Amino acid sequence: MSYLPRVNKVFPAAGFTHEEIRRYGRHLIMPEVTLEGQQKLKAARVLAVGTGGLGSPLLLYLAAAGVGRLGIVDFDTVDDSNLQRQVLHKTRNIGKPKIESAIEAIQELNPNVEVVPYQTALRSENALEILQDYDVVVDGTDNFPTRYLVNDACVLLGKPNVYGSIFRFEGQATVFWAERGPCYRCLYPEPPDPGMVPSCAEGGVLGVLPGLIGMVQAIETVKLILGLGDPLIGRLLLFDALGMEFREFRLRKDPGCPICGSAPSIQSLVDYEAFCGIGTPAAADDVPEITVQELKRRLDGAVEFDLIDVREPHEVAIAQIPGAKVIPLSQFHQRIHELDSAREVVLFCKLGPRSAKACRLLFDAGFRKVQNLAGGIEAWSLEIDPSVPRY
Ligand SMILES: Nc1ncnc2c1ncn2[C@@H]1O[C@H](COP(=O)(O)OP(=O)(O)OP(=O)(O)O)[C@@H](O)[C@H]1O
Ligand SMILES: [Zn+2]
Repeated sequence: MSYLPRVNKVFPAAGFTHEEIRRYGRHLIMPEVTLEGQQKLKAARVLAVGTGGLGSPLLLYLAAAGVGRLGIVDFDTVDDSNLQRQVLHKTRNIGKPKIESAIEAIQELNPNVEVVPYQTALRSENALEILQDYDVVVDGTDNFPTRYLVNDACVLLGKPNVYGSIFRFEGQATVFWAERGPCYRCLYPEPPDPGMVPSCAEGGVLGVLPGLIGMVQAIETVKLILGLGDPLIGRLLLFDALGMEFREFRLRKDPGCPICGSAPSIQSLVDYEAFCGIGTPAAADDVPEITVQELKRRLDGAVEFDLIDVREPHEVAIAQIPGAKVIPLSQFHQRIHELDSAREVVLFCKLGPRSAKACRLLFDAGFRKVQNLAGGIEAWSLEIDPSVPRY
């Protein structure tokens, strides 16, 4: 038996070419798999949302294992900073859509797999239509609106959602499946405040880490298809790479969960950006911003102001904007007295969220003429001075 009702209906045991029998031989000889299990894999339809750090190992291993149909959703293009961990994508594909690059890698590895590409962002408008054709959905994305969207769509359609997330040296994985256990909203009823959780682009991530978490997701997916072992339903696996420790938390289904509880208040997909407070006036207007073009004009002009770089010294060593004074965010409280509240202050970091925090600290300390550089030193490099390295 598989854990997936549709896969159980498949009637098996033949239909493999000699090439496939040789390819999957190490599966076929395992009594827990056999020809019948391999047929279940071939009949299975798995959707990977995101072809980045988690999606890369996931898709490579699911393709190698012989999952018959892989749906892949991503809107992005391959960036050179992706290659440190997104092993699906190759140097020659920098600048190309990730979907194209993913198809190429999957087909090269296993031409027996049918790849269904969706070169789009998964949104409330298309999620149900895309997800409904799949037996298992795997969330390999990196943002809260998409995580809630994937969760809600899976709950509404009764599908398992194989979840993973990573940051710096730590990762998490579980299987959300409302019919058999908790969902993402049972664990995290409310999204965090925008800007309070740093992204991997700001905080970094050990390149090997998504390899491990994406592979946990791949193993859970294969177990669900084959109906083997104990799925991670109701269990959150936490991995700490530095301590090389795995821990596990029991997760309970929340009877009051707004989507999978006994009296659900959510019965269709909502506006997830608004739910997560992204793009709302409150988040955008929080601190006044200056564009990199305006900053350039100011630096070339006569009016004096203070330009403050709040990045840490190891980042300043990589790239600088000339004329900036460095006060790392980690020392900001103690060193605020080095700044003059009578002068105009422009702050920047790598992308903007940390300098926005520093702006708020200055406002709290009574400063009034404070601005945050939109897009940080990354935007400066892209739009003003390409000789400044991006990292
Ligand atoms: N709503 C969405 N629909 C489709 N793909 C998505 C959605 N949200 C995120 N993704 C994709 O999920 C992947 C997440 O992967 P990951 O965090 O490893 O990469 P990244 O976003 O390229 O990294 P970084 O933010 O550090 O540049 C990305 O390829 C991203 O484009
Ligand atoms: Zn729930």
